Amino acid sequence: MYVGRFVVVGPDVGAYRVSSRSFPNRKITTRKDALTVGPTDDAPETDNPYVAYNCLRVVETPAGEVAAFGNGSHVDPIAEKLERGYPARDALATSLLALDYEKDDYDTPRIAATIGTDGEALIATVRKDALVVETVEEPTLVATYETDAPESFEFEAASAEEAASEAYDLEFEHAVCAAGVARTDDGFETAIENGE
Ligand SMILES: NC(=O)c1ncn([C@@H]2O[C@H](COP(=O)(O)O)[C@@H](O)[C@H]2O)c1NC=O
Repeated sequence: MYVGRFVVVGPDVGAYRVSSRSFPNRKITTRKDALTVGPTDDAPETDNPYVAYNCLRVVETPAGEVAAFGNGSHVDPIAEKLERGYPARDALATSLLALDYEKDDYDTPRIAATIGTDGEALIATVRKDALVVETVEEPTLVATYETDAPESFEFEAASAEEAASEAYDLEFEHAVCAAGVARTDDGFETAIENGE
């Protein structure tokens, strides 16, 4: 099954995977305080505005560190609002509503998740027909296609590295790359899986 991009979160570990039929020549790199999805050296040029972006940021907020991740440019305003003290629910809802679903051929939804130092985790999506922001108590997945509402999902990873590789290895078609994040006693750790 092809579900496109997806996030899994809950509640101490999370992952974001890029699956792509149209733009497979991409990888995740670490840039400053963010993990960034971008083209590989051999990728054809594109003017599609939705295929290169910061997919994961860990930010310092008045309530401690929070990790925010998702499938597009909304990750930046979510992170910036968290830094300024917005509750995660409000940072997700306002950023997703402001940018809305992607104006491409598929009306691709924007998806995102946050993990807080206090153990609070949220998952969110904005589609053409809905804005959904939920707190999660167990691993939960939302994808751009097919599973486009948050669903409980079996996800065993206990570290960032395990989360990136488990997400990358899931059976959903056209895996390209994945990022993992986990809350530890020393703050958040992140990991990248770019495949072969
Ligand atoms: N975030 C991404 O990595 C990403 N990759 C592709 N898209 C959008 O989704 C459309 C479909 O892509 P695909 O056929 O690879 O699933 C693309 O034309 C593009 O507008 C993306 N936008 C949202 O998921």
